[in-house]
Amino acid sequence: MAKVTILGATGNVGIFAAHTISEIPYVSDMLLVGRPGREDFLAGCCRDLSDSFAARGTDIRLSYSTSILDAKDSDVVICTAGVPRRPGQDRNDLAFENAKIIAETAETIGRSSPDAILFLVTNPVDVMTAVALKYSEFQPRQIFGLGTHLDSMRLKSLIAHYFRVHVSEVHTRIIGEHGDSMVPLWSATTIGGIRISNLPTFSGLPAQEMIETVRTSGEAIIRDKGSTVYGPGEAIATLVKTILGDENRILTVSSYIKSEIHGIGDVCIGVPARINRDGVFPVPLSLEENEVAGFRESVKKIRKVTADVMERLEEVR
Ligand SMILES: NC(=O)C1=CN([C@@H]2O[C@H](COP(=O)(O)OP(=O)(O)OC[C@H]3O[C@@H](n4cnc5c(N)ncnc54)[C@H](O)[C@@H]3O)[C@@H](O)[C@H]2O)C=CC1
Ligand SMILES: O=C([O-])CC(=O)C(=O)O
Repeated sequence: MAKVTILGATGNVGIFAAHTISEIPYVSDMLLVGRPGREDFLAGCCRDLSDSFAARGTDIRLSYSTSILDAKDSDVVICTAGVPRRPGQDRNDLAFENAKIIAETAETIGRSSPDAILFLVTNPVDVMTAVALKYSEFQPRQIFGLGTHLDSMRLKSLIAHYFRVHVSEVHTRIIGEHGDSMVPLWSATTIGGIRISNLPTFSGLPAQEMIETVRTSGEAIIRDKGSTVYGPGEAIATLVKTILGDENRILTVSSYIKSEIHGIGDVCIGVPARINRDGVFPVPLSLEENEVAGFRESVKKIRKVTADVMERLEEVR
């Protein structure tokens, strides 16, 4: 059985993730961490969630704290702490402000919970994954970000709708930045196990339109309802279940790559990775030429934002 801690639990994504994670059978303890001053809100969240556990028949020890140190002995620590973007902002606009939060958080988790797996949700998530890796001093396998998993799910849903098939029949991946430079892997997209390009209807597929919809999905939801919650919350639970269940699923998350993809590496970015109780292991793979070119561009962009943020962090710390 496992202890899961959620940092930023008073936020929209954090508290919904608490609910989705509570459905995972391996979770025995859940800790909600918020900032000092938010004790009443956290206590209220615990009472409300406990009622939902009672109604569902879930048996989890639930507690809250305003100290990250209480995350000790966690198997998985999920970080949703940080500012979200407002309409009109790019995720990268949040980079420095959130990097300061993540650097401090990762340092504390690195010291107090050395065996945990640290799962970043805070945006820009690829950059935050790199910051967390540096400041926690964890091994790369212990750190990952939500990356392009949610983008891949968004594309999967659009493809299933287009071909009028059940969503479980579609396998697809988007790699690269969780942001504008994301790269769809049509070469790795199958429907019912058949490569999508081998289907006669493929030629009519509005591929560009679909990718544009995925690219702008977060922005559109934020414009309409203030924040994205249900997609990320469910995606977070899938990943936590994959770890705790030692499932060895291959999901597309932000992870440190050495040179696994066409020799490209030394960056944290969305790639397919095998995920189990020991952590996250990027899968070496070869791509089509246009996909490699897109991935290189995405890596270049993330490297630049990451380097700028790291430099600014050095100046203030
Ligand atoms: N990677 C992904 O696919 C997704 C990432 N996100 C990101 O997750 C983060 C949280 O989003 P929401 O829950 O919608 O935001 P929110 O504003 O509802 O919650 C933010 C949480 O962070 C905490 N926080 C803010 N500043 C802090 C600080 N200085 N120190 C410690 N904690 C602090 C708040 O107390 C709150 O608990 C954002 O960065 C957002 O962009 C959100 C959805 C999907
Ligand atoms: O768009 C945002 O800022 C939140 C997010 O990352 C997403 O839902 O993809």
